[in-house]
Formats: sequence, C-alpha cells, structure tokens
Amino acid sequence: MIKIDIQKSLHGQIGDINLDVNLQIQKGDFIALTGKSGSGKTTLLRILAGLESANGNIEVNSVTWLDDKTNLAVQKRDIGFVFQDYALFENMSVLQNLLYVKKDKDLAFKLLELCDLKNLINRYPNSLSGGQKQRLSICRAMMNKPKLLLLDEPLSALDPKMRNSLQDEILSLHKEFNTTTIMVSHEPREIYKLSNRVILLENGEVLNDGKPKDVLLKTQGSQKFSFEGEILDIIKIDVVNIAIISIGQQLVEVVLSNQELQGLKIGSKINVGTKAFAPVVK
Ligand SMILES: Nc1ncnc2c1ncn2[C@@H]1O[C@H](COP(=O)(O)OP(=O)(O)OP(=O)(O)O)[C@@H](O)[C@H]1O
Repeated sequence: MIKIDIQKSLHGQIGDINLDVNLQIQKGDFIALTGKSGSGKTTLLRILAGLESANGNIEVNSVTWLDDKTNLAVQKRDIGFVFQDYALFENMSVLQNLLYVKKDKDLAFKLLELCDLKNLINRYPNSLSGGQKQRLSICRAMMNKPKLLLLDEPLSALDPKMRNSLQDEILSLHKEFNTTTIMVSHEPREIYKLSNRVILLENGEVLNDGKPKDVLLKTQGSQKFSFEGEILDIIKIDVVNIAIISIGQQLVEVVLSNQELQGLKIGSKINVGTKAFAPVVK
C-alpha cells in the first residue's frame, strides 16, 4: 500500500496553484494520471521520486519516504522512472545498460525477451529506433524490481503502431511483475487498455478518481455516444449550416440550424453526440 498526502505551491501559468494530493494506492495497481497541461502531473511524479521537495507524507509499504523529519534520497526509494526522453547510457550496449543497474543476467534476459529486444543485446542506443530505446528504458527501470514504477508519458513521442506494440509490452511486464505503476498519459485508448484506475488532476487537485470506464466515458443520460471535436469550418447553405468538425483523426460534417449554431464559431471546441439513432458499427 502506498499512502500519499502531499502539498506544494506551484507557479502556474495564471498565478500560483496549490498541488494538494491525498491518495492511497494498492499494491499492483496500474494508475493512469491524466489532466490538462500544467495540472501538476510531472511534479507529482518528481515528488514521489524524491527529485523535488514537498510538504506532507509519503509512505510505501509502511516505510516512510517523506514526512516532516524524513526525505529519503532518490537512490533509497525503490522506484523505476521512465521519462519521455530515454536517458540511456550511449557508451554501453543494450545488455550493459541493464547490467549496470544490477548484475542479474537472468532478469535482464527475461526483460529483454518480454520486450522483444533479445536479438539486439549487443547493439548501442544510437543504433536503436525510438520504440526500441523506450523499451530499453522501461527494461532498465525494471532491473531493480522497483516497488513503484513511474512512467511520464513514455510513449507520446512514438508513432501509433509502435505505441500500440509498446502498450502490449508494458501490459506483459505488469502481468509478470505486478509492479505498482503510475503512468502519465493523455490518450483515452491507452489509459483504458493499461490502467485499472484513473486519476484526473486539475489545477493541482484530484478532480476525478475511478475506474477508466467511469472517468473516461463521455456520454451522458440518453446519449448513445459523444465525441470531443473542433469546428474547422462553417458552410452556409440556404437556412442550414454545415459544420466541418475534426474528431480524432477524422473530419465529419454535421448539419446545424441557425439556432444550434448560436454561440459557435470556427475553432469552437464542442461535443458531438446523438440520442435518437443507434450507432452502426461495421
Ligand atoms: N519546482 C517548481 N516550483 C514551482 N512551480 C513549479 C515547479 N515545477 C513546476 N512548476 C509549475 O507547476 C505547474 C505544473 O507543472 P507540471 O510539469 O507538473 O504539469 P503537468 O501536468 O505535468 O503538465 P504537462 O502535461 O504539460 O507536462 C506548471 O505551471 C509549472 O510551471
């Protein structure tokens, strides 16, 4: 069990905000930490890692990492940390990067096998693709068998295909080692696939905390489905208007009456939903 109760004053974009987080995390949980830019996600991970100071308490399996008398050093906290950039040792091979952390060849080979890197053990980081480097960073973070794995948007720089396959590998690692994990992510699909609990931060506070389905589903009441989108264009034809809306990677046309269009303009962020018709899935 991990108990977190921390406070820190942050200099937000529109004035100071108070990061104030009180959470209990069960062993083996996979937490997705999400929220707008500047809400305090990275700072929370850095405080957990001991890279940044804060007021309050952090207790991990009954060991105090932080209170008013204790501030355990980074090396003494049992954590693995993976950032968006890989921070690998460029002068060491794939295998050496892992053995530098811990001289445990069995574990290194097991991790490399799980992450599909076993045939690259003698390669150096500069000859690896972005996805392979990120896999190696994750393997390296696992070499100490950490009590807490902190992943700060580790997949955001990767193309969708690579991102998808790395999600599968993170899932395999989690099944194998059951490491308590907190991962910052903005992608609902990724969050749903990997996590069992989502924490939504806003202005330093927990705005929502629950199962991915409950936090992520955007439909309300009798809505069959609802998507977030942005109006790219509005074309007027007689008494109706056709709004060109981008939803994810797609553009759709939606017919709007003058009344429905009121208050909307090009660039408006909107929700597109339907009540009356059952969606057709092909
Ligand atoms: N040590 C610090 N002291 C005071 N303010 C800080 C400190 N570190 C970060 N901040 C500010 O706190 C706010 C939250 O930053 P943080 O990086 O935690 O947000 P985030 O949710 O991870 O954002 P993003 O999704 O853009 O990475 C920002 O406005 C930042 O400038």
